[in-house]
Amino acid sequence: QAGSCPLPAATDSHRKDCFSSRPASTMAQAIKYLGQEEAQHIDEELFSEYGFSVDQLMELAGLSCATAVTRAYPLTSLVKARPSLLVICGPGNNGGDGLVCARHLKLFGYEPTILYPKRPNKPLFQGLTTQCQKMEIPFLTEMPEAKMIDEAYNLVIDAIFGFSFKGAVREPFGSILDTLKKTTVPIASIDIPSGWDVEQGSTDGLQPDMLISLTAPKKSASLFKGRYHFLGGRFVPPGLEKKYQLNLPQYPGTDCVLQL
Ligand SMILES: NC(=O)C1=CN([C@@H]2O[C@H](COP(=O)(O)OP(=O)(O)OC[C@H]3O[C@@H](n4cnc5c(N)ncnc54)[C@H](OP(=O)(O)O)[C@@H]3O)[C@@H](O)[C@H]2O)[C@@H](O)CC1
Ligand SMILES: [K+]
Repeated sequence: QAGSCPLPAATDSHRKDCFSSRPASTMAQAIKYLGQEEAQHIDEELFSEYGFSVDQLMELAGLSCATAVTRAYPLTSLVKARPSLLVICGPGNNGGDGLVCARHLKLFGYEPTILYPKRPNKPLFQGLTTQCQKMEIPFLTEMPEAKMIDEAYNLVIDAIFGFSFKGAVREPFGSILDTLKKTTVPIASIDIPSGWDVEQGSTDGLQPDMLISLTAPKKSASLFKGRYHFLGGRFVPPGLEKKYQLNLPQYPGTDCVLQL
C-alpha cells in the first residue's frame, strides 16, 4: 500500500524501506555515479523533454553551490580578516554556475572576486556577468600568482570545467590550473575538479577540499579525497530519476543541498 508510505516522493527503493522490517540503511540503493555521456544525456533531456531552460537550472545549480559553501565554510570559520573568495569561471555552463554562485555568495555576506578569462558571446553569460558587475563583484584581468592567492583569499571556487571537459587542457586554462595546483588555500570544485577526466579523474590534478556534484556525482567523484562532498541541483523530476536509476538520496526538508 504505497499510500501509507511516510515519504512523500517515495521511489521504489524508498517504498521498500518503508515496508520492510530491515533497517532503511541496508535497503537503500547506492547513489549512481554517472559516466560523461550519461550526464550529457540527462542534461539534454531536462531541456528537450522536460521543458527546462538553461538559465533556470543554472540558477538552481549555482544557488546550491553557494549554499554548500556556506555549510562547509561558514563566515565565522574564515581565517582571513575579510570573507574574500576567488571564483574562477570557465567558458561553458560550469562557468555560468560559478557566476550564479558568486552572486549568491555576495548576498550571503562573502566577498567574491571573479576571474572570467574566456567569455562566450551569448546573452545568458553576458547577463550573468552584468548581474555580478552591478553587485560590485570585482573581475580580475589576469590570474594572480599562487602566493598572492594564498595571502588574499579564504577559498577558491573552481567553476572552470564541468562534465563536457575532454582531452588535454588548452590555454589559458592550463596555466591557471598549474597555478591553482601550487596554492594551499582550500578549493571548492563545482561538479568536477577541473582538469580531471570526468570518469577517470587525474593522478596529478587538483585536489579540492570540497566537491559539489550537481544532479548526481560523476564517476570521477569516487576518487575525490577532500573533506566535503555535497550533492546539489535539486531539480530532477522523478520520472527522469527513475529512467536513469539515479537512486538519489532524500534531500532534508526544503534544503537544496545534501552532504554525501
Ligand atoms: N543537468 C545538470 O546537471 C546541469 C549542469 N550544469 C552545469 O553545466 C556543466 C556542463 O556544462 P557544459 O556542457 O557547457 O560544459 P563545461 O564542462 O562547462 O565546459 C565546456 C567548455 O569547456 C571547454 N573545454 C572542454 N574541454 C576543454 C579542454 N580540454 N581545454 C580547454 N577547454 C575545454 C569547451 O570549449 P570549446 O570546446 O568551446 O573550446 C567548452 O566551452 C555541468 O558540469 C554543470 O556544472 C548547470 O548549469 C545546469 C544543469
Ligand atoms: K569545476
